[in-house]
Amino acid sequence: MDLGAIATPQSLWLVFLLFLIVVYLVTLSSRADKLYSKLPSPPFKLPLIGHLHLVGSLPHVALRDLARKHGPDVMLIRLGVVPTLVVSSPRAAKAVLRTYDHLFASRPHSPVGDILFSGSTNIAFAPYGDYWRQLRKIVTTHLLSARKVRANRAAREMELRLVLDRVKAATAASSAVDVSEVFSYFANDVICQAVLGRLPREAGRNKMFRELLEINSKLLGGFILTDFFPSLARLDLVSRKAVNQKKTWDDLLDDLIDKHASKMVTVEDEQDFIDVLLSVRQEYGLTNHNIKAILMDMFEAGTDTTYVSLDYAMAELMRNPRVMTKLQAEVRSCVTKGKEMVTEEDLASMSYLKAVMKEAMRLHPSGALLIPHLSVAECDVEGYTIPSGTRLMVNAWALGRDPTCWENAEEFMPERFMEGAMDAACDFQGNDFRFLPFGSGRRICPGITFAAVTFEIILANLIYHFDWELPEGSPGVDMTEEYGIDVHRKVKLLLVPRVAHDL
Ligand code: HEM
Repeated sequence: MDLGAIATPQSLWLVFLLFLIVVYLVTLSSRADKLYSKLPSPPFKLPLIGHLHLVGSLPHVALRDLARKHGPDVMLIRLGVVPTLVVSSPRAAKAVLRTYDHLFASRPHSPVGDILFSGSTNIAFAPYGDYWRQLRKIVTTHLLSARKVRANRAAREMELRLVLDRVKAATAASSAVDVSEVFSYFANDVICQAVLGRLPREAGRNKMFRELLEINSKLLGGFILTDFFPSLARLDLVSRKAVNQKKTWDDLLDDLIDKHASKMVTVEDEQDFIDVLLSVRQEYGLTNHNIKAILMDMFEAGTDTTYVSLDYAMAELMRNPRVMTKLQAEVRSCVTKGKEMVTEEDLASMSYLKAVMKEAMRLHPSGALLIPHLSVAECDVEGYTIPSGTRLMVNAWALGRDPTCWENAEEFMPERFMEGAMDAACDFQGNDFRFLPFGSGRRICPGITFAAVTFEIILANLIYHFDWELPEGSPGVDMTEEYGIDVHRKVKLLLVPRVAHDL
């Protein structure tokens, strides 16, 4: 081969340019490493796995304990090859989610998320930028707006009647009800109604979505190895399972989109999410892949989070009979005697119910570490320079239980959120950095209104119609936690309902 022919001035320039890029990248990474080395960090970092071995089966608890010792505000841990900033104090949370929200609003790359959500084209995993902004706009203005949530009311009431019938049947037989399952099915069925309105139960779809979500949770839940060792993604069994799972989602959603497209509903308040997305697809330039990714997000982000919050609330009510009695008294006094069920108008006057919801989410935020964020530029947090490209975890669970921020932090005391109390002004909107069950800033959950009404309406009705007891011989409510796609109670909540007679 004639090398002289290859070594043209252009190719020499190209080699020189490549050399400069390599030098630039090496300098950049060594600068980042220098900055990381200045951050407080736990000892016992191992080659390759970093601090992964310290994270254990309940990462939110382990990270809180590590932070107390090694970095109460900010701490750097290495998860495999990924440097991760852990934020555990309200001040540091404010810095990353408000002061530098624009710099921390991206998401780290998730190989499994890429497969399931067509290259992370869903809202929750999309990197910060124009595409994500468009999706957020679609979701907040067309799918999850207060008006759209109100328009879904009849569907929620229909699902609620089915739940009440099921529980009433159990009272007749004096048998225990799996309340965890009741909440889980209700959360799923309410989303099904919102997404596919006129077709939810046809062909057992509710059940199919439930099963698909269960598999999704296994694929996306916990600390996923390929997130921390991206080079394993090609060899990884989970990724291969994700490919099959994606095909099942695609078949189901493609069929639903086709069915909707062949018979479009144009009356705004009657449109389900698929109708809405089809009606705005041209305006926003959405492909079928984009539509499917958004729909999957609604299921993924809206189902288990709601169910887990309800399950914890009911578990806490059973452990705290004083609170249960007080809540029951409020709910029963706000509803006209003899009414078939608590309706959404009744909820407005139930301030203790709202306080119970907040208190349940303070102690048990289902997204204990939020969804990981990613920084897109260098910035200073708590006196440390954080390099661009740093993964961020905010320990919302630790913030909610910080004894320096909350009176009797470990106690279930909804009164703290009632008018006149110290924390009465606390809301879900991410303005109080001790209390972030829905996150804060640009990436705050867009489903708060949807979640709150779903939570309140079923809890109010279950408390209104029934008195609840633990099954005979039960040792009490087991609060053992499990970490997955969210933090949930490990053991199903079995309770015996009795019809309340004084209504
Ligand atoms: C009690 C129920 C819920 C809780 C506790 C909850 C909590 C959260 C949290 C902690 C985040 C991440 C915030 C961050 O990254 O900083 C999030 C994001 C999100 N949630 Fe929720 N959520 C709930 C219900 C819902 C519902 C019902 C929907 C929709 C139907 C929904 C849709 C989303 C979406 C799309 C995102 C991603 C936002 C983005 O990345 O821009 N959530 N949620």
